Amino acid sequence: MIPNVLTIAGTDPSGGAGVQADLKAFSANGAYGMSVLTALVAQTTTGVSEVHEIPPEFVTSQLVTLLDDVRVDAVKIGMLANAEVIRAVIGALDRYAPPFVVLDPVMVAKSGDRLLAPEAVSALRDELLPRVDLITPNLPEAADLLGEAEIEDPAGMPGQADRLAGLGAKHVLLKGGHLRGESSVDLLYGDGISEFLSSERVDTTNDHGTGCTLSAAIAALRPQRPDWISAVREAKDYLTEALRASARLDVGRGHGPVHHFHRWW
Ligand SMILES: Nc1ncnc2c1ncn2[C@@H]1O[C@H](COP(=O)(O)OP(=O)(O)OP(=O)(O)O)[C@@H](O)[C@H]1O
Ligand SMILES: Cc1ncc(CO)c(N)n1
Repeated sequence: MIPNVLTIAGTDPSGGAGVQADLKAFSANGAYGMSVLTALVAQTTTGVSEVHEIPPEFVTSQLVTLLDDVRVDAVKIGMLANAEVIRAVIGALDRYAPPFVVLDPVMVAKSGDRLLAPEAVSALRDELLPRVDLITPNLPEAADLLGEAEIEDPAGMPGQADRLAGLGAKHVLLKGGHLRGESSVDLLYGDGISEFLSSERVDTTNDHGTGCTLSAAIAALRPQRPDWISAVREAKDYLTEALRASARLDVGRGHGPVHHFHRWW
């Protein structure tokens, strides 16, 4: 059976990040994709020009309307914009208890624009994080959640992942994409697992939406795989191939998107 996978996130008209990237990654990884919008974002490969936040009551309305009808096998949560939207999402998670929940704690776009109000970080950390199965922070997000300095060496990753797990997420995928070096190293941690996942660093500036793509591919694959480690490994391989395939795209003048190729077509 094809899994039904939901993204709760903001938009990107250029199709590289947010809901648009998530839906492409769901399809490419064998899932049926659905979306609930938290914010309309005027953005492209060069940055964000405006954010229109969806009223929290309407986020709830979208979630209840959908979840009263459709069985959801996994959820990916991306941009949440503010604390009221975070609480609307928590309300739906508590009511419908989807089997797998992946949280990409989106805070700042690659362009440096904020996608989560600074005062909402504590709601995300204290109220939402304990309810998710996997959190996928990059290094700046991990530092922000822990109130620590950003680490600059992979040797510091297990300690930070352990402290993030201490905040309540069952698993942590700490992404080292912001570190320089020959390879791009992430750490999957929690529930008895501590495994570095390394992939060849692709020499490209088409890295808009890499975090969205990875977390969405994990959510799509998890219901189809026996455990987190297999889903995460395969999603990372998919992302590396999508980064390579981005060489075939000509989209925008800034950080271009990755290309969501379909493996089975
Ligand atoms: N040039 C690259 N080559 C290979 N893998 C990469 C490259 N850049 C990032 N990655 C991988 O992409 C994933 C996302 O990492 P990153 O830390 O850049 O996320 P992010 O900052 O949340 O992304 P974004 O904000 O653009 O969505 C990680 O698995 C990371 O290792
Ligand atoms: C809507 C949205 N979510 C996440 C990101 C992170 O890159 C982005 N740029 N836009």
